[in-house]
Amino acid sequence: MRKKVIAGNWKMYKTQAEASEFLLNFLHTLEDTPEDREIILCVPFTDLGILSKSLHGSRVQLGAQNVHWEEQGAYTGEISGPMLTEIGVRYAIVGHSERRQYFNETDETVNLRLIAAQRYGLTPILCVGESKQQRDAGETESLIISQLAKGLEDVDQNNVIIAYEPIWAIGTGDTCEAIEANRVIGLIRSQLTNPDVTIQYGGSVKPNNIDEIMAQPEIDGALVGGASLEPSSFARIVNYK
Ligand SMILES: O=C[C@H](O)COP(=O)(O)O
Repeated sequence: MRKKVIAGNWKMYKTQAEASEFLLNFLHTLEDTPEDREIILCVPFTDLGILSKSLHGSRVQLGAQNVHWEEQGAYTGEISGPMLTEIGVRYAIVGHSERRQYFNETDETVNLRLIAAQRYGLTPILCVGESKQQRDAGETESLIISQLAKGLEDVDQNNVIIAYEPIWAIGTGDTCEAIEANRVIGLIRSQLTNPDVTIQYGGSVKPNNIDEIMAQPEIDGALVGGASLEPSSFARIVNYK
């Protein structure tokens, strides 16, 4: 059975004080959350230490927003797998469109990061998705197939999550129709050797659309940006019906 996974991606938001305040208002909302779902918070590097302590014993797992492919070295601004696992991090987002767009991340570096994440005991969350221009040009399917083929080369599909994030839906309020997200995620699944990989949808997921998204048969979870920053909205998403 495929795991349901709701992950918050805080991007470059929240100081340690703000992160602690979030938890104060969030953790108690999980008392009645069904056991069938996993909850992850992918937070800025500076928040990982304090959250690792505060989340100990809770059902929320910790994720980073990137991971380098080397164990250590002269890579200013990067972080390695062992540095993350040492403090209790279990997941790492890899290949988010903001990394691809602003930091020159390519399918090749994404692939290296995925392999390294697994090597050092992390479960990577691989992000794929098309821009508006690519969608309008009818390139959605070919782009995603190519991102998957290159990104997943030599990657163990028993330890990976995939997030379909159409770039035009990220942070815009312009959610991809649930039925269309389901279709693309079905296409993603058809490209995998392991049909049980958890595949999330991401892009303007909000309290008012999460139920419809999670009702789709191919969609196993959500990668949530803006709506994960506020305890009550993230709680509503995690407690989807
Ligand atoms: O990683 C999360 C996605 O980029 C979605 O962000 P958003 O929910 O703010 O649209």
